Amino acid sequence: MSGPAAATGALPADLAEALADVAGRRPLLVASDYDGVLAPLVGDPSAAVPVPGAAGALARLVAADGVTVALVSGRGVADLRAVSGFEGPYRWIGSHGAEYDGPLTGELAARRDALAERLAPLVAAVPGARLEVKPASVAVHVRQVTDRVAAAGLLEQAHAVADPSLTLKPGKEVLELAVTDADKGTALLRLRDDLGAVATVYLGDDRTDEDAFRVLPPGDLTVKVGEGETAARHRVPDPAAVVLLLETLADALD
Ligand SMILES: O=P(O)(O)OC[C@H]1O[C@H](O[C@H]2O[C@H](CO)[C@@H](O)[C@H](O)[C@H]2O)[C@H](O)[C@@H](O)[C@@H]1O
Repeated sequence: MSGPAAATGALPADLAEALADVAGRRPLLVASDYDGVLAPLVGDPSAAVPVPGAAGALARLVAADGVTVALVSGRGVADLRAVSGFEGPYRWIGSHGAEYDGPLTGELAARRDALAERLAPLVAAVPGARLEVKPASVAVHVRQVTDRVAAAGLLEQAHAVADPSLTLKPGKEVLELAVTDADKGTALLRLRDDLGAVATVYLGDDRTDEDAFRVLPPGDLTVKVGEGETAARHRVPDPAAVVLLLETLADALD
């Protein structure tokens, strides 16, 4: 083990074995969610920086022959690039898969802006709540609302605003109203297919990652980060363990 997370502990034996197995398969797709996986969850989304060692581990993986590394996020791609600071030949998939091979069209932005206008006064009425306007959705954040009854009430109100043309994406202390029906599972299958990958490693922590865990074939390696029910086949506790996992995989690829 040569990476910075070498001393943080051990991975479960079945996960270590699965990593050793997948490392021998090419082309290999290694894909990861961002918030809660490569970066700890914090109150202000613009302050969610990567955990120490994450950038280095991704850089090692992407340098390996026959390996593609994808960052797959609910964030818009521009935001994800800025907040992560990651630089390298990565595939960037944002807005839960709606941004697959470039920015979205202006027509979607007009629908999103109308939605943001409706939600803004509801959010402004709840101290600590935050409205995040993204390329294909508007997110109502309640992580910093201390009055939990008010937080639940706001999420209910936001839910009620949604008409059937929108896709609701509940997440950790957030409800997103999306103007596309994109999801991470569909985007990952598309990328897997485009690359002709014979195996995928996917790491995620939230409800929107379950779309990916559910659709990836049984030979793929899926990892839930943190607690909660999941369709993933493996689990690690936190972003520090994610770095250990990525370094272990990079060692096996060497
Ligand atoms: O798909 P992801 O990369 O995991 O992005 C999911 C959402 O992440 C962000 O919100 C979450 O992280 C925030 C910062 O730690 C936290 O304050 C918030 O409570 C979490 O829900 C981001 O702001 C959203 O746009 C992403 O969809």
